[in-house]
Amino acid sequence: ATCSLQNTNANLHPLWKGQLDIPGGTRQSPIDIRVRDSIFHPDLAPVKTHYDPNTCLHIWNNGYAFLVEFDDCTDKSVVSGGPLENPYRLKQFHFHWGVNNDWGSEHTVDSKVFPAELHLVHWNCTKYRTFEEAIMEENGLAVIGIFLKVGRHHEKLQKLVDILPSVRYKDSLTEFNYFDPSCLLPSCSDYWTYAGSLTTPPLTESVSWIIMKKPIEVDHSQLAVFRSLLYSAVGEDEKYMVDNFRPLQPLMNRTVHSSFQ
Ligand SMILES: COc1ccc(/C(C)=C/C(=O)O)cc1
Ligand SMILES: [Zn+2]
Repeated sequence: ATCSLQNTNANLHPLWKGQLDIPGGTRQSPIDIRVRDSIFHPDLAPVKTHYDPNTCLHIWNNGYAFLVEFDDCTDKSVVSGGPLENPYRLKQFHFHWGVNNDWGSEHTVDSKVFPAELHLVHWNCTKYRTFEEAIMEENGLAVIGIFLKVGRHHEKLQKLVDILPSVRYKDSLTEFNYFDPSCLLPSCSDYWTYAGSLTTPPLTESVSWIIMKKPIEVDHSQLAVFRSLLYSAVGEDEKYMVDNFRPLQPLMNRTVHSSFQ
């Protein structure tokens, strides 16, 4: 019952109107991170990313967000360390954002919401053969979440912002290469980590979440370009791609661990 109470957000994106509660879901995402309830784990190693900019393939609008996808046939772009028992390959990254700067992130920190959130999605290439298989399995995915706040212009993000008009419509795709997403990581390595799920269907409980404590800064005009994208395809009634975040889910029987005191 609490789960459905959490989801009475009338203007939910139709994508998951039907699948708000996963029957028996016990580790759903996103959550509110209550800092004082998180437990410091001194043996949590730093998260190590190694991304090869040549693995960047293209960017496309899947009708929910824009995805920057990577060649995941080798271990050239991986995340390891932190809570992860082995390396996970980078598959794609995407963002969630609001219609204005007052909201947009999926996770919150002591109920503080950010204007946007970046997700770097990786899959466990040691245990599973493909990304599609991994998303259905426990420990299948590792997603690094990074909060965005409005501030200084983000130089490196601009290359991505400049290409967004070419993926304005659902199902549009454009080549996008030589991009290293480590330029989107905050300089501080502190993070929280917890066991959760995808935040869009199939909402499977396969994600080791790594949420960076510090946000990165982007400027207002860069976020405004995100909001110029459309959920709709060419020829359909234009619906602006905004508020593409899932409502908060109950923590239930979970603990959030922190890499810092
Ligand atoms: C193959 O279908 C997929 C559906 C969703 C996703 C992700 C990565 C969802 C999310 O970011 O919450 C991946 C594959
Ligand atoms: Zn996401």
